Amino acid sequence: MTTSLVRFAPSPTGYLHIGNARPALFNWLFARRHHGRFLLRYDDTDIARSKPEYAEAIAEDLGWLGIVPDQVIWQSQRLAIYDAVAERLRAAGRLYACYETPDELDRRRKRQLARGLPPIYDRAALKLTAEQKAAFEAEGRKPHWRFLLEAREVAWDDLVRGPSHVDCASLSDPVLVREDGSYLYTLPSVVDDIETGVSHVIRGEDHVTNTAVQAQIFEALGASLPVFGHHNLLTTASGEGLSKRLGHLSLRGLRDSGVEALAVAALAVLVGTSDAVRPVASLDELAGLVDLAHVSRAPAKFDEHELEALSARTLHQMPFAAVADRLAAIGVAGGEPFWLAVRGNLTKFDEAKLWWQVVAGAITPVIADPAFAAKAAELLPPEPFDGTSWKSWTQAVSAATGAKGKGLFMPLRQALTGLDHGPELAALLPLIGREKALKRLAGESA
Ligand SMILES: Nc1ncnc2c1ncn2[C@@H]1O[C@H](COP(=O)(O)OP(=O)(O)OP(=O)(O)O)[C@@H](O)[C@H]1O
Repeated sequence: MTTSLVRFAPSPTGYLHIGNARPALFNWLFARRHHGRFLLRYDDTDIARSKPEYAEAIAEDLGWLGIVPDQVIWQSQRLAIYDAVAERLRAAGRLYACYETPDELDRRRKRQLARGLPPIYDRAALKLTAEQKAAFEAEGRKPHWRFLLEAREVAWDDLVRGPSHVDCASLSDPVLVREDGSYLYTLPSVVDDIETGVSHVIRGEDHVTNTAVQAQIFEALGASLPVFGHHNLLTTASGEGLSKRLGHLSLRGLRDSGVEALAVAALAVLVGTSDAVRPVASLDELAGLVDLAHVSRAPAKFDEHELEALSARTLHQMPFAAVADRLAAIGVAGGEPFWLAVRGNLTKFDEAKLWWQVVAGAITPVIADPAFAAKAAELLPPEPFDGTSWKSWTQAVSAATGAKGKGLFMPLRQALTGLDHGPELAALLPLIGREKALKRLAGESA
C-alpha cells in the first residue's frame, strides 16, 4: 500500500497568518485521516527575504496548532539539485535565456495592452543569435531563464474544485531562474515534490495558474502528476487579502490574545465550507469532519469575534485531560472537579486562575445582611461535601429565613465568592470547603 505524502511549503518571510493555517491544517488533517505523512518544506530560495527566525517561528506556530511534521526540508540546502534539473531542461530546449530588462518588458507590455493584445511574453529571446547573446553578455547583462510552455490546455481533477483546466496558450513563459542565478518558487517546488514523493498538493487557489505551469514541468521531467487541491482564500472581516510579509492576523498574535489553538484550527478549516463552524475536542475529531469537497469557491471572511466565541465554546467542552498540564503551568491545582466547575464560565483559559483564587485563595466577602449570613453559617452541613450539599443547605436556609430565588442565592454567592456571578455554587462549595465557607460567611477575608 502506498501511503500519501502531503506538504506545507511556506516561505519564511514573515509570521504565519490565519490564511496560512488553512493549507497547513488541510494538509495535516488529510495526512491524519489517510494515515499519511506530512512534510514541512521551507521555500527559502528568496535569500533576501527569508529569515531563519521566521522559519523558527513557523515551526513554533505550527506546533501551537498541534502540527508536528514528519519531515522538514529547506530548499536553500538543495540548490545543487535544482541546478542539475535546470541543466536538464536547458539541454531539452525547455529553459531558455532571456536578456530583457524589467523596463524593456514593461514597455513591451504597455504596447501590447495599447493595441488590445494580451500582455504575454513574446518569446523574442528565442530568436536571439549566438552573437546577440554574446553582445549582451559583453555589456555585462546576465540572462534570466524562462520555461518554454506548450500552448495547450492543462486539465486535472481538483480535490476541491473538481474538473479544472488552464489554457497555457494564454500564459507567459514563466521565469524559473533570476539574473543572479536564484530560483523562483516554481521549479524547486516541482523538483522537491518529485524527489520527496509528494502524492497530494493541497494549497490555496492563488496557485491555480502555477499548477498548470508546474504540471508541464512535471511532465518535462518525466514525472507523473500528484493530485492537486486548491482551496479558497481567507480574507480579513472587511474583505482584505492577507500577507505574511505585511504581518496580517498572525497566529502568534492570536495566540497572545489568549484564544484556544483548537478554536483557531477549527475556524481556519471550517469557515468557507458547507460545514458548520463548531467547537471540537481534538485535531483528530477535526480530521474526521473536514472534507475538501465541501470547501466553497468564494473567498471566506475571517472574523475575530467569531473566533473568540468559538474559543469560549471550545473551552466549555474541553476535557480535563486536555488542559491538566496547562492548569499546572499556571499554578491551578484543583484537578478535574475544579475544571468541570469553572470551564463553562471561561472566555479565555487564563481566567481559570481567577476562579482558582476564588476557590483556594483569599477573597473579600460581600455581606449585605449579617444576620442572614450568620443563619446560613449555622445551617451549613458538616463535611464531606458532595454535589448535593448545596441543595440541602440552601433548602434549609430558605426554610429558616424565608428567602427564595435570587434573594436566597445572591447573598450566598456574594458571601462565598465576593462576586455577583460565576460558576455553579453547587460545584464550587465542595471546592471552597467548610472552613473557608464559614469564615467568608462571617465576613472574614479567607
Ligand atoms: N489568505 C489566504 N488564505 C488561505 N490560504 C492562503 C492565504 N494566503 C496564502 N495562503 C496559502 O498559504 C500557503 C503558503 O503560502 P505563502 O508562503 O506564499 O504565504 P503568503 O501569506 O501568501 O506569504 P507572502 O505574503 O510572504 O507571499 C500557500 O498554500 C498559500 O496558498
